[in-house]
Amino acid sequence: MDQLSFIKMHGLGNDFVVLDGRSAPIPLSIAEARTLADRHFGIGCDQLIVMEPPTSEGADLFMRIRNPDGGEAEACGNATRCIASLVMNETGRDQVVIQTLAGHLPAETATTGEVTVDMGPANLGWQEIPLAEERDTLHLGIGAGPLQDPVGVNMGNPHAVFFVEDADTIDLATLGPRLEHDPLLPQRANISVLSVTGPDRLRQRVWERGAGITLACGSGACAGAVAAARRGLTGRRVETTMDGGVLTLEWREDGHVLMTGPVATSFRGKVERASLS
Ligand SMILES: N[C@H](CCC[C@H](N)C(=O)O)C(=O)O
Repeated sequence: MDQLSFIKMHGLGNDFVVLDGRSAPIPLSIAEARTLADRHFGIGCDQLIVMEPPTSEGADLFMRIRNPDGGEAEACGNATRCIASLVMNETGRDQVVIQTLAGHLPAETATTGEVTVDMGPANLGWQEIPLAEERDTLHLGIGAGPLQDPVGVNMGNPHAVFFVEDADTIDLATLGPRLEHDPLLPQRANISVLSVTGPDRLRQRVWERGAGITLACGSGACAGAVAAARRGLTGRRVETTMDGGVLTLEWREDGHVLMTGPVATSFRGKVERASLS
């Protein structure tokens, strides 16, 4: 019987089922991918990650990212840390390069033992977010209830960042999906609510595109750090507390965003391929 080996990993509770398709491709239908990610009928995860051979020089592997709704994502910060850590453990190197649709993302072991990833440049043009029409990306002008007038940032994937007094009081389960599907956002977006809790300290919760509320969102934390700095609310280096823990972000002068945080492997297993369809 055809079995699929998998590794369950997470970054601050943002969890992943990781498949290794580097030596032999793992063709998965959208339905199979959705079943694997389903927390009732499958293994369950926020994103399904498939490791594939790199498609360009200089990368250790290509990381394919699928949300539980079956949609493919261009970036996943927490998974990039997890996969970088996996490759570092395999190779004994403390620097690797993970390729995603967002580009080549260098990663290295931080002094804290955590992993630092260069998530690439924050893209700030209205067509890069992307938006359905020209807008000032610092003030998108959309909203629902207490969430109004976000900042748009693209980290390879689209983000709309809303600033509020207290992120913990927001009904994100209701407002998140409404805003994810706002007509201004043709590729939808990850929806963040952010509060400034101290000098260069942020509290952030995220309704993820195609996934819902997660315990942490790495690319969302990058987008939040850029949005806060652009609005003059913080400097370019912040600590962001998400439900699952703390990420450190730095929006470098060259436009790239560095994200540092922990990685964990939960368990390894096998699943009967036939049971997925
Ligand atoms: N839901 C996201 C992908 C996963 C992002 C998140 N898990 C992260 O750590 O960046 C999207 O569709 O763009």
